Amino acid sequence: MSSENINVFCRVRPAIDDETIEYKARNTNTSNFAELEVENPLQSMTRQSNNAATSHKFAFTRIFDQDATQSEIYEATGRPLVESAFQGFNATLFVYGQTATGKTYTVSGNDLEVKEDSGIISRILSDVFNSSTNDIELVSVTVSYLEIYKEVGYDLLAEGRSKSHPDELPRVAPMKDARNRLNLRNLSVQTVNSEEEALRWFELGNTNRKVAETHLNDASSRSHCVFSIGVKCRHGDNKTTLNAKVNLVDLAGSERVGKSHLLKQNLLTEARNINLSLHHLQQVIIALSKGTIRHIPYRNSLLTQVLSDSLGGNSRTLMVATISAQKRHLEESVSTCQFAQRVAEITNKVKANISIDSDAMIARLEDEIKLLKEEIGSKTSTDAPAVHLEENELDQLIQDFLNGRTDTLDVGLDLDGIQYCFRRLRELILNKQTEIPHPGARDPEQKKKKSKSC
Ligand SMILES: Nc1ncnc2c1ncn2[C@@H]1O[C@H](COP(=O)(O)OP(=O)(O)OP(=O)(O)O)[C@@H](O)[C@H]1O
Repeated sequence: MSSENINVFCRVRPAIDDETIEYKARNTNTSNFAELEVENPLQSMTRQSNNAATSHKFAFTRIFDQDATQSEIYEATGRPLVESAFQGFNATLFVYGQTATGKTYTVSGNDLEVKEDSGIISRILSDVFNSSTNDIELVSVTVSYLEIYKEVGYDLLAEGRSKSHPDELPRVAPMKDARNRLNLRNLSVQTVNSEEEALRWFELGNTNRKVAETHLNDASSRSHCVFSIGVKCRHGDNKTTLNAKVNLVDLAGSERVGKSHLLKQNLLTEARNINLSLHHLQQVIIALSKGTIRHIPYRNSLLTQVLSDSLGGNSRTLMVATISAQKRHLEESVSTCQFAQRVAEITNKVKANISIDSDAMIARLEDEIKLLKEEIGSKTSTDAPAVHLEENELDQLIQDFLNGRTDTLDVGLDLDGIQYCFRRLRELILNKQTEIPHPGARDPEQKKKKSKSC
């Protein structure tokens, strides 16, 4: 398991329609990270006093300016996630920013027909189906598409057909299983066999999202959407299977209710609900970024429950903050960047999801036991000095062997070490286990025997 910070990127939307670029988000490169310097044009406009900030500086992993292409964004953000998924790491990419700053454009693209315009999701699907190598075989791919609107989850891929009203979409409810893992009841998970099939599901989900938009006062732009891709692949030796889930999250616009154009009462309630989820998201991020708070309030909203593994859990996560270059939006752009700085402080603990085919593993363990027996029989006093390892180190060695990181346990161990490995392997075979149950802690019976013999 390793600790990794969340990488934060920033994308500045180009001018659209009759807009002009009113301020520059300058990319001041340093050796380790990019620094976005947003000059403050409000100062001259409002004749603020001398102590008003003239610029705001924010550090990002990388900044994409107005001219960045969809392909450039993908290479820096989406492609590494596919590579991670093929190594068994869960991955999440989420976009955060004010309405109309290009969140949906970045994640979903404009038009699947126009290749240059396609977003991260369709490019990931294409890569997943075209990345198998001689060493790695793709076993299965699944997709699901969740929409969260006013704290209620909806299945956008329900029954494989488009809906004419959002009420026809099944509601998705969060449940915890016996091992305290989140299950989303009613969220359909579709197995897909080709890129084309996966794209058809993605399009169906987008159509259902648009239906909701039409019926719920443009709700989709104020809902959160999570498209998930499950990737299962096998390494060439057939003994290890890697499972990963990639979440692509398009969050609702982050502008504050007071500043939004949502005037009608129901739209205000809607905005409050959306902001409530984003508020809970912020609370989670603040708690995680402090690093000292024990209780992380994931349970306060469906959105934070769904993102719990992505924030502070077992997932390689990155965020794209989207901003506009319009003077009237500067305040929102600054607030988006400030949010991103908090996110960058979060550390996730990632580990590959490796499962081992138990029959193949038992055969491998039996081979290894034979080898160890031979090793014990052939030990002579003239051998080279043997390697002595403590029990916890031996357990680590065995676990590496189980995970395929080490080919053999025959690393020149001393007799105690060989006998310990020998016993551990027998226990694993007996219990049909592919993980060391209590690293460094042998079962009490064995401990007793050892102390007697001493
Ligand atoms: N980099 C870009 N190049 C060209 N057009 C863009 C770009 N980014 C956004 N647009 C266009 O700007 C408009 C708003 O973008 P989009 O819908 O992606 O914003 P959004 O942040 O998802 O908004 P909302 O929060 O309302 O969902 C769309 O017409 C989109 O096609």
